[in-house]
Amino acid sequence: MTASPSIGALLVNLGTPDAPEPEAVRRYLAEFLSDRRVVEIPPLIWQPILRGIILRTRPRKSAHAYRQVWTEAGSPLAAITQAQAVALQSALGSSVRVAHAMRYGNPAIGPTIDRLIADGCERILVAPLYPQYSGATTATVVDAVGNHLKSLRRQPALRFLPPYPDDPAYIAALRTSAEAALAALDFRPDVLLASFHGTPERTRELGDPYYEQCCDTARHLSSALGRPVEVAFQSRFGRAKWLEPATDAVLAELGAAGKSVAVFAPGFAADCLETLEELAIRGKAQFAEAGGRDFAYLPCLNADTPGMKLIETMVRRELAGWI
Ligand SMILES: C=CC1=C(C)c2cc3[nH]c(cc4nc(cc5[nH]c(cc1n2)c(C)c5CCC(=O)O)C(CCC(=O)O)=C4C)c(C)c3C=C
Ligand SMILES: [Fe+2]
Ligand SMILES: [Fe+2]
Repeated sequence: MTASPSIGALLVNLGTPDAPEPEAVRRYLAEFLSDRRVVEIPPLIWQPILRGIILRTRPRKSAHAYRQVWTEAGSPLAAITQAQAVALQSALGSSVRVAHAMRYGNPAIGPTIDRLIADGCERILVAPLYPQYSGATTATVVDAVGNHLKSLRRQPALRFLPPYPDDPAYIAALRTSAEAALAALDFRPDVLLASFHGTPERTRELGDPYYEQCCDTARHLSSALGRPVEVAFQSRFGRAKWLEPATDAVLAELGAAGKSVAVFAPGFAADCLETLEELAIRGKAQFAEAGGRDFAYLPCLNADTPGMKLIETMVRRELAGWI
């Protein structure tokens, strides 16, 4: 019998509904949009808007969008994150127990940490799979882990994977993946468009480094690819001003100008609703409606070879001294 490993590695992504149905989407959005790091409006003002308007209208619309990308293995984000954990486990072997969790929805962070501890893990590396730091993503993972550890009498030792916007291993993975996808196209795109998830402009003004880190990633990738990479921000939510330029507006402009485009989403470790529906389906339609012809969506790193090499490299680096 082999002893259980005392080291755990926990991959974390944002989360997704359990089913592409309004009720499941409602549960997921209620948890996600009640996080004060995600919506920074005082709860006394925000909760009535969330409960009275958003959770009555958005779940049906979002469920429709989720249905267009749902797979036999479930939500793409859930299926890909699980595949990343399985691939990492086989790369690291039995010295590390690998698990995955979602910040919102299932599998939740707390019970997954409990399971790692029950399996003998006394040291856990938590890896939020967000290349660029934002309070709305990276920090909420740390909050959730900390909140769960508050309930434990005997806590494991913890490490966190830092954000990796300009990590040479990340840039190399993006380059390899983009070059392979571009080589398979039957046209040479005039424009490479890196679309990052947006955040309210105010979070940048308050000191969130997300915007600068997105631009930094694009700059490094541009020099690795030897050609310009344009930056845009997608998924605007609510009425406040968000980071600009907006991806949908840029795609419409490019379509109207007769440019061909390859759009990709380097800020997402896994394809999800925001990439597969918002970019590959809706973005393509917006581009075509504006008069554009040649459009390609290039997939995220996912559990493919360059993406897994990146995750393994970063996880091994952070585990140094533990394994
Ligand atoms: C205030 C609203 C939102 C902020 C701020 C925000 C930041 C943010 N989100 C991601 C990554 C993902 N977001 C996803 C879905 C999603 N995001 C919001 C809102 C905000 N995101 C909503 C309402 C939704 C749900 C879908 C919808 O109803 O439109 C996802 C995909 C989830 C999936 O199930 O596939 C990801 C991933 C980042 C990286 C980020 C800030 C940097
Ligand atoms: Fe989001
Ligand atoms: Fe979206």
